[in-house]
Amino acid sequence: MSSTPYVHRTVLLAEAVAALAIKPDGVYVDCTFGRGGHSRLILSQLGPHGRLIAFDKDLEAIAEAEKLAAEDSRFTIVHNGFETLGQELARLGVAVVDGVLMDLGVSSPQIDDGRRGFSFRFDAPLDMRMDTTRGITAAQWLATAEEDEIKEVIKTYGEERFARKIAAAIVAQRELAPIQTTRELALLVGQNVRTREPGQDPATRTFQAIRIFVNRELDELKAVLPQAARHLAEGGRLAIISFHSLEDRIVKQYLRDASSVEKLPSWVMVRADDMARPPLETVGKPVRASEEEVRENARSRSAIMRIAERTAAPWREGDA
Ligand SMILES: C[S@@+](CC[C@H](N)C(=O)[O-])C[C@H]1O[C@@H](n2cnc3c(N)ncnc32)[C@H](O)[C@@H]1O
Repeated sequence: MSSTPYVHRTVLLAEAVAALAIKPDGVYVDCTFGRGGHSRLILSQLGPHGRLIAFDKDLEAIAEAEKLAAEDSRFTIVHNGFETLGQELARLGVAVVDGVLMDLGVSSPQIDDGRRGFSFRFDAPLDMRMDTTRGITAAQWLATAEEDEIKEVIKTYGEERFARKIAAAIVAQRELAPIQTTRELALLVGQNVRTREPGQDPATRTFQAIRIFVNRELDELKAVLPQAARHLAEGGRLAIISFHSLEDRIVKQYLRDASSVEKLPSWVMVRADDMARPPLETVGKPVRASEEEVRENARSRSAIMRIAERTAAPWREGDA
């Protein structure tokens, strides 16, 4: 049961937990608890001495997780951004873990609860923070940011062709009155996006961009990846589910860098064991949702999961 009426349908549930290759006595981290779909399946595969540590920034996710923690002593919830992974593991006295899962982005309850201000489908205060206890809201940012910064955010994180026009309209509008609601922003964007993509609201890209910016989603992803790799035990698994190309590009590039040997000019003769060994090895091909899952849960259509395993190479400062 959830603390709100909104439900999250877990994406790639069996696939992600299988990717972690759970050892009954292992220690695992779920960086994105949400409503606990992945966490519950991990706990069901752990024995009495296993342990699961989960993170979330969202107070409703935390309330749900606290109920689970009260019932199951193997489970610990941390109300913090996952970019604090290393620091939180140190606080909990955990040096190495056997697997780390990330199911990125927003949960369905965050989008479906109109009051959170994530969606142009509802009229609500323009908030968009996953963590409503800190940071600035989308409305506060739009009220003060330079036009150029607004344009860059919408262009980069929304891949929106009309970013310049939208940013200019936002700045012109706020001279008259601050933009305070999702509806006000959606209307303004709609008036400034000329070509419409079939089946997509003209505000989709701008809302995605502002959400990514307000929650520092890509910066936090870049910050957590090396911490996760560093804390994995030999043979430990990393499984990351992304929902858009900007996230997946960061994950793909990180895994490529962390799993390739140092490049030496081809004429240099070296013994294999002289070569610097990479800390990670990718496992299999990227995993996508089955047709059946996509039919039942449209959100899974864009999901892509990448998996990696920690090698026996000792972690060296400067490793990816
Ligand atoms: C897609 S949902 C996860 C759903 C979960 N796997 C489930 O099955 O219920 C993503 C969750 O991660 C949280 N989240 C996103 N970025 C985060 C970050 N940097 N640190 C902590 N939590 C984050 C969001 O608040 C949201 O609850």
